[in-house]
Amino acid sequence: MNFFVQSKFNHTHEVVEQPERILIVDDEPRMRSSLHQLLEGPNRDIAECGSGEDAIAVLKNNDMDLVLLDIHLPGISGLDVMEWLVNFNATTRVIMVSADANIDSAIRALRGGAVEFIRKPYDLEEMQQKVDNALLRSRLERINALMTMRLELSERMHRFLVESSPDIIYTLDTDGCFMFINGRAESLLGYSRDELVGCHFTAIVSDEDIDIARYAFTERRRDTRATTNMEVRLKCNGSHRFESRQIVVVVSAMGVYEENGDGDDSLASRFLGTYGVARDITERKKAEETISFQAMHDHLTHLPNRRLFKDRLELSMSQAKRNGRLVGVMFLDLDRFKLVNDTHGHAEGDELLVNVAHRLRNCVRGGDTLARQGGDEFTVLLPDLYRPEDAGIIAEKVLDVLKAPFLVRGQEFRATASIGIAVYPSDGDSADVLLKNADIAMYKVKATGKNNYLFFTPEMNACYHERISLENELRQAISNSEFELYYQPKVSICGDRIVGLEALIRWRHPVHGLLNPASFIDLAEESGLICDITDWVLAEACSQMARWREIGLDNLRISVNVSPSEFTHSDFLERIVCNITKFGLPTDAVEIEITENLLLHDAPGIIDKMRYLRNHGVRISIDDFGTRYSSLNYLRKFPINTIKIDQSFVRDLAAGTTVSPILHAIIGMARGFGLHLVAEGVETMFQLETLNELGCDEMQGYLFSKPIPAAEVKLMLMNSLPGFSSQWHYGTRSSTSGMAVPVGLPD
Ligand SMILES: Nc1nc2c(ncn2[C@@H]2O[C@@H]3COP(=O)(O)O[C@H]4[C@@H](O)[C@H](n5cnc6c(=O)[nH]c(N)nc65)O[C@@H]4COP(=O)(O)O[C@H]3[C@H]2O)c(=O)[nH]1
Repeated sequence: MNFFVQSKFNHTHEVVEQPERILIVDDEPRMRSSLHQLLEGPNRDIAECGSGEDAIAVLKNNDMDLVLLDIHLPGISGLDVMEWLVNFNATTRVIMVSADANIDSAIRALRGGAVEFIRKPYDLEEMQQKVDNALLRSRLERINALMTMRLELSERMHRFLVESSPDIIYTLDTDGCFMFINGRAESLLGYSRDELVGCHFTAIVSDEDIDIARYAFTERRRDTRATTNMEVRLKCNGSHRFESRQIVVVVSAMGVYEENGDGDDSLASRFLGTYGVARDITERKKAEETISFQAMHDHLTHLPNRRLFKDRLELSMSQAKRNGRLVGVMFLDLDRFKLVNDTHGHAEGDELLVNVAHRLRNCVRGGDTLARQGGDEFTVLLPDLYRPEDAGIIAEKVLDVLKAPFLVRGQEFRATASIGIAVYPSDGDSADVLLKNADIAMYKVKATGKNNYLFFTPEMNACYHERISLENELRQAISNSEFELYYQPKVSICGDRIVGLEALIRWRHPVHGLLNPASFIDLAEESGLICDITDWVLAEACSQMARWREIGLDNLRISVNVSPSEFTHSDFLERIVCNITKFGLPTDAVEIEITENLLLHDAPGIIDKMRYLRNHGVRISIDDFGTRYSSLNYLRKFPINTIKIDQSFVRDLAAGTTVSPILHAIIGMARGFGLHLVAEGVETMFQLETLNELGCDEMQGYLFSKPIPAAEVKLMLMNSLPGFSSQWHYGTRSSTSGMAVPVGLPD
């Protein structure tokens, strides 16, 4: 836009007040001065010149309103000057003055563009009158030109504003057809203006929103309520760029009414159409949707989160209340997931969770809600149950669907889950209570072997609270010196002597008495207290060993159980080696026992850590071998010294039964890889003999001794040295202290 022009037209009054500029062109100085005198007046500038050339020179540089031009001039004539003026300065008016009596010159002058022709000698009054008229017309023309320019500019400016608007601007006629729409419609929707003008608005409003739009466009409201705002989706042109897209716009619609001259704008005045603006809010909508999705969903699995789950649960409960139905709430926690996270890292853990979520999703129906509560905890909402047992069927389905291994980054992972179920209304009438009770039932599953499901019962409350207080007490147990170590001998049948001892922790609980590890090790692992416990066990076992060695009991190994999660702690290896050396023990006198779990996931770094221990002389034994997914691969890859045959295989050895092929295989594998073999849980002579025949020499079990306190170990070791076999009468020896339990007799 030309702002110079704009500022000029904004000041029309200046044009009106400008002095009137007159140029007198005559070769007779007398004539010029008499005209000058005659025309002089306020707000008038009068210039003179005596030739056509001078006149053009003046006119080139000055804007004149009127030229009084003599036809006959020396050099170029008055008519030539006028021709020049017509070509180059059309706005300047000319009054031709001539002494020529010939009518032709008057005609030529008027045809050439003069506004008047005055013959010399002129009548003074007539001259003044004609000059005044010419000047008035000139001024009016200038004002008119300026007004026109102003209008044009104003229109151009409005067109510019409308067309460069980021919003769609439109008008509809009384039938709802587009009368005008700006160019933004084309860039947003892909329709040309011509396509839309004349079209009904329903052609571009999405089918779902037509009712909203129709209502807004047919409403007839005035004054402050004249504008209606609505949010609708508009259909884009189906051409390539806009294919099947919709945009969301917020549209203002204002009814336009004929103005009554009397200022009465009552509803009776005629409706002319609708004017409005539509703003594209698609991106904002998307952002809002993303934000609200994020607020209600878990970012990792994209499942509903705790908040959305609770909302839906509350809604389902109120619906169930009305129609007398049941609502099931399932609380699901992955078993030992912490181990995956700890041994492999969070990236693998996260990927496993995503895969688990994916499988769980396939177990639930459309109306059910599967949510992630956080960590490895999921919840399922079953909003419309006929019978509580139906929730059990789904729980079984969940357990079943998790059975197949998960493939995460090329490695196989196993995941099982513990599931607690609470049912509305019997197990609670608020979302919080139902969730809590489902959680309590889940804890009960954890405490009774995992990988299962249970319905909540009120009795479980006690167990749950017990567990919570147990965890608190466990935290105090080390500082209160409530832990003790018991030792169970490992016997070499051929060597006829005790070759090692397994350190087994006990908790002398101030209220519950002596607790076995089964009642607190899992809890210690889950709460992270296991680190401190292992440190204490290692230090205690090593210092005890050192004391025994001082009294000559030095041909022994001590085994300590280590939780697989310990391997994730960077200083764990140093702590082991440090404890052993601190008490002056040879490192090969210590064996650490770890369960197969550690090897299962083949976590990076585990082999290096095991090698580190081996390089320092520490022995490594795989506990409960054969119970999981024992594979030849582990034995080949991991630097293991010993495998311990799990008790379950030993228990199966009974007179009249055949030896399990798995047991054969385990013993064969150990032999093949040159590994040391220990059988645990040996209780009968039959088991001893069979294992011995199969080639297993080292054994541990109640047949020889139950785990016993250190003081009793000392006695037992003293008694068994030398000539161990002569004193060991399996199955007949009576027990004074829990040692060498006779077969078939009570402990
Ligand atoms: N029925 C039967 N059982 C026998 C027989 N011989 C030994 N046992 C029992 O079998 C378990 C053998 O230990 P484990 O497999 O390492 O299994 C251990 C081990 O995994 C864990 N544990 C024990 N002490 C510690 C510890 O200091 N740290 C860690 N992380 N875990 C420990 O707790 C588990 C259970 O320990 P305990 O209750 O002491 O139970 C011991 C032992 O008392 C037998 O002939 N018959």
